[in-house]
Amino acid sequence: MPEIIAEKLSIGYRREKPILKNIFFKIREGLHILLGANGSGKTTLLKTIAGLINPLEGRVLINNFEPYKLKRREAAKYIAYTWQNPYYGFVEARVIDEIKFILRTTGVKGNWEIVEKLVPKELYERNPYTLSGGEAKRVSIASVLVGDQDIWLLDEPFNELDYEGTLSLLEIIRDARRRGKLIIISTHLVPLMDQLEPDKYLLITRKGMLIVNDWNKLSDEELVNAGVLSRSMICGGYR
Ligand SMILES: Nc1ncnc2c1ncn2[C@@H]1O[C@H](COP(=O)(O)OP(=O)(O)OP(=O)(O)O)[C@@H](O)[C@H]1O
Repeated sequence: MPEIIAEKLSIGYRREKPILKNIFFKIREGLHILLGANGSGKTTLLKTIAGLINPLEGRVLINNFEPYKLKRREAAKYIAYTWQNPYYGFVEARVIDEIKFILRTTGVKGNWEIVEKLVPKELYERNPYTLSGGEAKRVSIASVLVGDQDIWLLDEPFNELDYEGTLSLLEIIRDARRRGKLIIISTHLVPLMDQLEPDKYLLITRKGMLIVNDWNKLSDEELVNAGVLSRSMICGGYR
């Protein structure tokens, strides 16, 4: 069963100025929604869990290993991190090679159903850098999740996706959850996430990290403190 433990974890880019300090949490398989204001540290936390950056203090344990201590290609077998800005992750000159990159470097067989749901075949020969924002997002997500890792860290995955792309990704996430993955989605789209009935919400607040089971139990004030649009803003006067 996939598991992420954060112990006395401090994250950031400068030791003297941590973005989040001394946080603890333990999460297992299921769907987790990461919320927080712009610049609160959502991407930094996901990158630390993915092993792309080292903690300033404390540690992250993923099924008893510390991800940033592994070689990239080893970590990529277990942990998927999809980029908020899709163009940052591209390394190949053709979309199809971009999608196959992770399979080549990790040696895993790959889950092509995910690719087929997200990427139209007519994009396969295109240069990833020439894609539109939404097309690039689809390719970027597919080129990571094709590895079908146990842990999925999705950084603002719905931004730029159209109606059909959003439905496809929701279906991929629902299916992954049924298959026992541990998923964390960083987003500002709380009402959309609510439809997926997440197991937990992880909120980065001014005081640190708050973990709750039910979004509806949070007050408008708590939501606003976590940088989330209040219900009244979303629903035009609701509550
Ligand atoms: N490479 C870096 N070097 C120094 N500071 C950085 C770096 N990357 C991000 N930061 C800063 O760290 C803080 C947290 O950034 P992060 O991207 O984790 O926020 P976020 O919660 O994902 O924000 P958003 O909702 O805007 O995407 C911000 O103040 C940001 O400017």
